[in-house]
Amino acid sequence: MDAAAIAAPGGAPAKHEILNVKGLSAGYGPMRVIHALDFIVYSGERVGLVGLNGHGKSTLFYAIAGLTGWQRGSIRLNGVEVGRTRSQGPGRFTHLVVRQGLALIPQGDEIFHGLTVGEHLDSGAFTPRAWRERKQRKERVLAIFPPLVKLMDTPVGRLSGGERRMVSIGRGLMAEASLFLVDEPSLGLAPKAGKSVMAALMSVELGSSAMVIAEQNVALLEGKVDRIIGMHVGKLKGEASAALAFQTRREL
Ligand SMILES: Nc1ncnc2c1ncn2[C@@H]1O[C@H](COP(=O)(O)OP(=O)(O)OP(=O)(O)O)[C@@H](O)[C@H]1O
Repeated sequence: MDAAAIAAPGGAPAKHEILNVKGLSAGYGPMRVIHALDFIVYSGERVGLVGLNGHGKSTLFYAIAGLTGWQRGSIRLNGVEVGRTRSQGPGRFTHLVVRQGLALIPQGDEIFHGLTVGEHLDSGAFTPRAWRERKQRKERVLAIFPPLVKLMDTPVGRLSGGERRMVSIGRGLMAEASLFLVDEPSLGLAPKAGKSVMAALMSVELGSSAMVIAEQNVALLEGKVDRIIGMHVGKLKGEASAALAFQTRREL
């Protein structure tokens, strides 16, 4: 692995770049959504990505996963180039990005109503190693989402919205990944369920992996993640705060 490492003080393990995005532009058809964007995420970090509806948070995640209509610029995942210029083929290289360590937990709940909670979690352990370790991985997911313990044999169609969200996030966490991109985990949930899903994400032990959480509501992230980046009209605006969210609203 040739990912750049940063010496940590006091003998703590050095943190290294999990993701290094340089000059990334991406969009759909003639539309450019992401504009020459740079973004670095280090191992062990939980990063919040805030911005209003339609400013390109999901598109950034899709571009990293190779799922946008076109893209150009560099995306290095664990030191390996997974980006470059691509057009007319969303998804054609996504399996390579996933093999390199990406887990994308998309907006909404991509679930099959007839499958049980346990079957969904198993489906997230799709690499041979994750499959071998699926029992321990499931235990870790159930420690993060305890309400799922007694629902393992229940078809997800019978679950509440909050429980379904736990299943879709839990399935993503079953993957053998070093970068977890979580897109608006609280979207569509009642405030209490949204907060508890967010608290669960904060309790995930990242080890040397990293997590980026896209969210419209900066209050759900402030003081809980390692840093917050603002996204505005397809560009990142540096460290963000409630003040930035307010300013972004006024600019619209
Ligand atoms: N598959 C697509 N095809 C064409 N345009 C798209 C597609 N997905 C998103 N867009 C457009 O790209 C722009 C950015 O949308 P995106 O979903 O990335 O924003 P977001 O910040 O994640 O907001 P949201 O909360 O709605 O997900 C919007 O103008 C949107 O309409």
